Formats: sequence, C-alpha cells, structure tokens
Amino acid sequence: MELFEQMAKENYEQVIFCQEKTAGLKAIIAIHDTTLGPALGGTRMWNYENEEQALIDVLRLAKGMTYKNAAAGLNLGGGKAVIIGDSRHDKNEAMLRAFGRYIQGLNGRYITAEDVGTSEMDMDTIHLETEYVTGRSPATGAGGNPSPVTAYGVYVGMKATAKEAFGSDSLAGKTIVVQGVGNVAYHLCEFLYKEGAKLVVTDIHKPLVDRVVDAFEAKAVEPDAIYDVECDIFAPCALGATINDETIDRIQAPVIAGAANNQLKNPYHGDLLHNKGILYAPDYVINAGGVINVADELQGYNQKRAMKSVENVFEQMTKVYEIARRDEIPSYQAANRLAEERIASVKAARKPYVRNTKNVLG
Ligand SMILES: NC(=O)C1=CN([C@@H]2O[C@H](COP(=O)(O)OP(=O)(O)OC[C@H]3O[C@@H](n4cnc5c(N)ncnc54)[C@H](O)[C@@H]3O)[C@@H](O)[C@H]2O)C=CC1
Ligand SMILES: CC(C)CC(=O)C(=O)O
Repeated sequence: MELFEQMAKENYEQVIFCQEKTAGLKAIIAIHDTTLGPALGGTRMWNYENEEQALIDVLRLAKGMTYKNAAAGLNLGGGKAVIIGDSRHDKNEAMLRAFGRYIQGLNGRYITAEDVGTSEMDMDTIHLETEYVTGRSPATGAGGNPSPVTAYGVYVGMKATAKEAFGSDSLAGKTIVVQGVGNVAYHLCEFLYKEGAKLVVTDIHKPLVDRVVDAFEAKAVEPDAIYDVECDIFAPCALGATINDETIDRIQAPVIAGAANNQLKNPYHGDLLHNKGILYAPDYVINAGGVINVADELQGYNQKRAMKSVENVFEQMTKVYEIARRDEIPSYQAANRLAEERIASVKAARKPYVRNTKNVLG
C-alpha cells in the first residue's frame, strides 16, 4: 500500500506507528479528521495476518469514527488505534502503559477507549500513563465499558429501522439473526429477547454461543451457516466486511441492522443491497451509543444524561431514511451526506480569524 497516497486520497491527517520491544508493543494510531474536535475512537487488539491488514483496518476504522461522531452530533473528530497481537495471550501491563505514553505524546489530538480485544481494565492501565482515555472503570469517575450502551443504541436504531421497513417499530415476534455474540451483542440479545424477538445466533467461540442460548432461548447455528437463515433482520455484530461478494446473495433478510463497524466490504455493496430492496442501517449511525457514552465523560460523566443522548439514535436513523427517500439514494449514502454536511458547515463557520480560538474540548 502507498500510505501517503492513501492518506491524501481519503484525507487522513496523521498515522502514528508505536513500538516498544520489551513489552512487545506494535500499535498503529490513525487520526482521520479533527475538524469537529479531538479524534475519539477505541483501540482494537487483534491477531492480524500481517501488518498491512492491521494498517488497512485502523484506517477504515478511523475514518468511520469521523463519520460516526459527526452524524451523532458530537464535537469530536475521528481516530482509532490497533494493537497487533492476541488479546487473550499477548497483552501485558507494560504493553498498555507504553501505548498510553504514545497517546499522551499526542497531547489530546487522540482520545482512546475500548474496542474488540480491549477492556475497561485495560483502559484503567492505559490511564496510568495518559489522561486521554475514556471507558475507564466507574471507580475512576468514568462511564465504564461502553458495550451495554452501544447495545442499547443498536436496539433503538433497530426499532427505527423496523419502523421504516415494516411500518411498526415493534420487534416482538420478529426473527433476528445475530452474527457474533460478544460484549455488545450479548446485551443486544437481552433487549431483543425481552421485547419478544426470536433469536438465531452464532460465534466462533462456542462458550459465548452457549451463554446466549441458555439466557435468551436462542437457536444456535454454525458461523458459516448464519447467512442462509431466513429471518426478518440480519444483525452483523462481529468484525467488519461480512457483507461482501460472497455473502450478499445468501442473506435472507429484508433488513440488515447490527453493531459491527465497517459492515460493507466496499461502498458498492451498499448499492447492491439497495437494488435488492434490502434496507441497510448504516453501521456508524446505529452503533454510536458507545461513543456517545464515553464522550459524556469528557464533561464529567453523568449516566442519565448519556443514556438520554443515546436515545437520539432513533431520530438520527429516522433522519437518514428521510434523506434516502428524499434524495432517492441508498441509506449508506444518506448517512455519509448527513455527516459530511455537518463537517463542511462547521469548517465554514470556523473560517473567520479570531485571536483566541474558543476550543471547549481543549
Ligand atoms: N464495544 C463497543 O462499545 C462497540 C463495538 N462496536 C463494534 O461492534 C462489533 C462487536 O464489538 P464487541 O462486542 O465489543 O466485540 P467482541 O470481541 O466482544 O465481540 C465480537 C464477537 O464476534 C465473534 N466473531 C469474530 N469473527 C466471527 C465470525 N466470523 N463469525 C462469528 N462470530 C465471530 C468473536 O468471537 C466475538 O465474540 C465490532 O465490530 C466493534 O468494532 C461498535 C461500536 C461500539
Ligand atoms: C468507545 C468506542 C465505543 C468508540 C469506538 O471506537 C466505536 O464506536 O467504534
């Protein structure tokens, strides 16, 4: 990959490679766009096949955060980090502390939080070296692991999507297929079960499947069989790019709405879904609950206020579908329009010279 060419093409501001060999740290921080404020996005720890895969992932995730934060109405830019390694075996205190020092060195341009492979405890460890970390434990005055809040946002966003597709926001009696039942999806399944939805689930870690089968009367299928299950809603809640050339014709659902970041392998998969009459809930709009929750920490965490803001995901999803209908475009393009218009208008508003620029987030 020609990195600078890629950065210029998609307007990335900065990419930072972090290495500390005694702790085994190999990490990449990508800052996509800070027009709206400091870049906020989680840290993913994953055993990538190679370094290029890690770079591709962090770039895609960072850009997604720019759009997510903009569409959610947050005064935050987009960034993300990845640590290369197996989160179950390779993680250690020194690695996370070294990573925290690199974040501190960015002086607030990037603020981190949890993502796949990192936990509330990891955020507390990173916090030993930097103030620019959210999603820490409530004992430190923060909001804790954002996953349950992300799940709540996905749940209300799914209801808005059901209203658009089926004419009612009720999920009672609907068959919902959930791909990946980790931190977010466990809580999502709980909300769906309580509303009376029927669940079909899968995961590559069997104990996680058993947990959901036992708690929420879910039916389990093998990971590859999930695409062929006839259902009302397909909910991708694992990693990205599961809507691709190989899977798109197998998906048996009129609606796709789930928590995973970067669900579409390429933008044209959003066009294909639109042409097939499948309503796609743009991932970064429906899964903004977690970032809304951790962003609240930047003004002194208040759980009630954060949950109230997360309910706004319903309105934002509805707005996306209104734009899609009005402009006769696929929903993924409507979401991009919503985010890009906000960034452009704030950029224009901040053009006039002022001597002491007011920057509330520092
Ligand atoms: N944790 C959060 O608050 C947020 C998470 N997200 C996104 O939601 C997704 C899930 O996040 P978490 O629940 O935190 O992660 P997690 O790691 O707890 O859950 C992901 C699950 O997917 C499973 N999985 C991976 N590949 C799979 C495959 N091919 N088939 C079936 N299962 C597979 C994993 O075994 C794991 O249990 C990720 O894409 C993440 O970036 C987005 C916004 C916020
Ligand atoms: C704190 C996280 C929930 C933010 C993030 O990285 C995401 O929404 O993907």
